[in-house]
Amino acid sequence: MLRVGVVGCGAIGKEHIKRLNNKLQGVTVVVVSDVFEEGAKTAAALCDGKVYTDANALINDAEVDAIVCTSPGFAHVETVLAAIKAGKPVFCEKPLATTADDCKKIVDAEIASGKHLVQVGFMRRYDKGYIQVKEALDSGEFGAPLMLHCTHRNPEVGTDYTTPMAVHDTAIHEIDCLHWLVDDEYESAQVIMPGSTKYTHSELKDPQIMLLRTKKGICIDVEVFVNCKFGYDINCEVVCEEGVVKMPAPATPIIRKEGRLSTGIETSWINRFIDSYDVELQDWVNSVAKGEVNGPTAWDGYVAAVTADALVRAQQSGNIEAIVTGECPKFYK
Ligand SMILES: NC(=O)c1ccc[n+]([C@@H]2O[C@H](COP(=O)([O-])OP(=O)(O)OC[C@H]3O[C@@H](n4cnc5c(N)ncnc54)[C@H](O)[C@@H]3O)[C@@H](O)[C@H]2O)c1
Ligand SMILES: O[C@H]1[C@H](O)[C@@H](O)[C@H](O)[C@@H](O)[C@H]1O
Repeated sequence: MLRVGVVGCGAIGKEHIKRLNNKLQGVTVVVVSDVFEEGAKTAAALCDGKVYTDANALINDAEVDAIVCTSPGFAHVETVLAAIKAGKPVFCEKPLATTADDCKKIVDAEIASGKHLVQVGFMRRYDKGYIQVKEALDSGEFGAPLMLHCTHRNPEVGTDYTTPMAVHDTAIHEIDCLHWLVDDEYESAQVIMPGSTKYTHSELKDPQIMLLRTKKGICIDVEVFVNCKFGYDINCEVVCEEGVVKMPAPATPIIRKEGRLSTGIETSWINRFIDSYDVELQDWVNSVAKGEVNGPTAWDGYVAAVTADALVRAQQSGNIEAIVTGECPKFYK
């Protein structure tokens, strides 16, 4: 039985504690920590776990075999580096860190440790819809992918959410999964800002159109609209030489009522990707037992952060910005 300590007991921390303890096999949460003690206590009640306010105490607790890091992005680097230092596997929610420099520190520390310890929570690689699109593209039946049209819409975000967060908190999911989907690397980034919705504030331009070009010349557009009001709406359509492959949305009943034909749209990430989180974390638990990392690595987290940095520069400059990640180290191949 893998004994896990969870650092950060907010929205997704509590969701992961419940799935690790009640749904998944071969794992139990024994300790939780949060800088906010009351939050940690509430989460501990979900798993009958021990409580810390100091993440380092949790990481170095002899009863903890592995760590799940679900604190805010800015706090990830410290926890992940401490877990590597303790020689313990760590599943870190996205983003791995909020800057490429911090991600590089993690990559360097993991390589120096000689052990594969870090997995990043890019759960879309485990999503049934994205996997179906990938299988279709990999079959070769549709020819080469030429363009991707994507949307990432949230119903609303908090008032502390700012323009760069549209990249490193939200579009980071597309940044990771789209180049994986088409098996290519990014070359450049650009951001176009339409007029903003009345539902935003002075520190957040919303919506934004993010453009990515890959080394093979595939052009990707991602509409990020985090106060769209109507739902949690994730779409991805790949235009190929010989057809178009569109990701299916999870099915909901089709209703005929009062002269209207309608179907539901998810309103929260919790439900939209609920199965992906289950599959992702079960795969992590299984691979940790074998001393492996099966899912997205620290290098994937670093590549995403370099791309995110280029998009943030593009938000500010209005120009096309280069994306340069360098060669993937042998350790991750
Ligand atoms: N994969 C996904 O779809 C997905 C969905 C939601 C959130 N996330 C990611 O999960 C992380 C947490 O997001 P959330 O929505 O649960 O945030 P949240 O604000 O609800 O929770 C964060 C918690 O961490 C605590 N905290 C802050 N600093 C800490 C520190 N240094 N050590 C320990 N705890 C600390 C806060 O008190 C809070 O309880 C973020 O990185 C976010 O991007 C991923
Ligand atoms: O924009 C949100 C994304 O749609 C979710 O999937 C989470 O990653 C959340 O943290 C982001 O704020």
